[in-house]
Amino acid sequence: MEFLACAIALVFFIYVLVWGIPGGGHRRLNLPVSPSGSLPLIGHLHLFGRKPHLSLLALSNKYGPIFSLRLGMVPSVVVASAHLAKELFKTQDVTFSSRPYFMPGEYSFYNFLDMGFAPYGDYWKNMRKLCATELFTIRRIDSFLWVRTEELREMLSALLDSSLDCKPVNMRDMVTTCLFNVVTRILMSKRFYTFVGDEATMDDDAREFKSLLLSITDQALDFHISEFVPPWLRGIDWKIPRLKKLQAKIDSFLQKIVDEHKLGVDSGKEDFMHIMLEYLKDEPYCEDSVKANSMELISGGTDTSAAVIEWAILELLHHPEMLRKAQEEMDVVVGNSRLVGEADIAQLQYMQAVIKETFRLHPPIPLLPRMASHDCKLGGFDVPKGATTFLHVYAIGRDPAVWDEPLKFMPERFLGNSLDVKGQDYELLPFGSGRRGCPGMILGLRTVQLLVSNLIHSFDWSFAGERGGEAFPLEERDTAGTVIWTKTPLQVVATPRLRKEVLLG
Ligand code: HEM
Repeated sequence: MEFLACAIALVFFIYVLVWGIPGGGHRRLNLPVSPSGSLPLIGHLHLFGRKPHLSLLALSNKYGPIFSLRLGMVPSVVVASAHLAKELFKTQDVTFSSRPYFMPGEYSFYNFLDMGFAPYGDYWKNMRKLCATELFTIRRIDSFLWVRTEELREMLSALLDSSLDCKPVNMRDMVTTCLFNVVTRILMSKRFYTFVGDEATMDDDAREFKSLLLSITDQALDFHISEFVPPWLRGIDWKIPRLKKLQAKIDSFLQKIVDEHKLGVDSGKEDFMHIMLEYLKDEPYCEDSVKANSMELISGGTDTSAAVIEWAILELLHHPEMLRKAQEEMDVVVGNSRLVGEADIAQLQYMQAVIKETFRLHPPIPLLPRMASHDCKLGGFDVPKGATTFLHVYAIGRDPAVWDEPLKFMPERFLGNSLDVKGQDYELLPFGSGRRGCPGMILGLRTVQLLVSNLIHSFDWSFAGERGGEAFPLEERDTAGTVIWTKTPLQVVATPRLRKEVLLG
């Protein structure tokens, strides 16, 4: 505590010495309006609360679609309109193609070798080329259809087991297990979870890996003072040693898997790790890059998809007439003698509308952080070099100027028009857009569509517990600005709609 007080006092002293009195900078710039209440040293950080996207939504309702904040010592701009999103991601895409400093990027992700927080430059461009030409091509994604189908069947079989004695199922655990297996099999030909009956189990090695990944995520979500001070002051962050220790543990785990791949264990399997090792083999950063991006692909490919699937099922349970409509569509298009396949999705217009509507109201990542690489203008205002820009995807999805009855779950709004989530329609950006948009979008979307449609085609659902729907309100869990989960994991009871032989294949 004493150390913390000294550190803060020291930072403040240096800040005043170098930057002058807080709030006194950038006087000549035409910055967007700034909310009152900026405090010395921490600026507007205290306004963030436990759900930063909601605090910033409230501020944008008050101050308009663009406003500036000071986060610690970092100037920041929040953008919350489709019109400005287009300017940010299309007209000025290159200017805003870097990310703000993210401390775990330095200490957990091999000094910014992960794609997500790598600065815009040659390294990042090389990695995105690898994604576009090797990892996320349609051919490659198609080639892993068998993995998605196998894992789907495993999950449906576990759900069938639970349904036999009406046992409640934790939907979040079930879906996360399935997605984790899909991603780790595609990435490194490893299957960490096995279902025994309706329970997911894992061996000790797998348990250690999962708990290390969770610790990394927890650390990433934590507050890091180094993200709110000038670069030369970052060393004061007292969390650095803890992150370094954690990183050493996860490194030895990942290195083992990399070594196995290099020795040709599992050879013949064209998983992402093999492809990355081959593509980067002449680069000095090859193995570190493979390890950093493996961690990122696992977390990027699991939680985002799991969160949106859970929200979709929760919304449908709150709107049973919509659940029935989606099931009827599947009965007509697919029938009841087989599962829904990826090839059916194009014909399932209502189901697609349900998923788009879920992405609109519950985008898994509500705030997209970018950084201005030079002084520029946005919406006619000045944005200084180095300023963090947050695109408020969540606020845009609920903007009454764009959407009729924005808070109502209405999949019908997507029927009969071409509005989509793929980054071309700036009012709906769950995957971001532009150079820095999500490279895993097609894989993520296909997996979400496959899982949601099969969950509702294969089973009828009801809330577990005597209080029915009351027990699971449409509320969000506290978040540090990353993935938005439902407040409590959804507990449901499944009743099969399809015959056992169809579900088990
Ligand atoms: C429903 C599923 C998913 C959602 C909603 C989602 C959403 C996003 C968003 C919003 C971004 C930031 C985009 C921006 O700044 O414009 C992003 C970046 C990223 N996503 Fe996804 N994602 C999903 C699935 C996946 C999957 C399956 C993978 C890979 C296995 C993946 C890998 C990544 C990576 C590596 C980045 C960083 C890209 C960069 O900064 O260059 N995502 N994702």
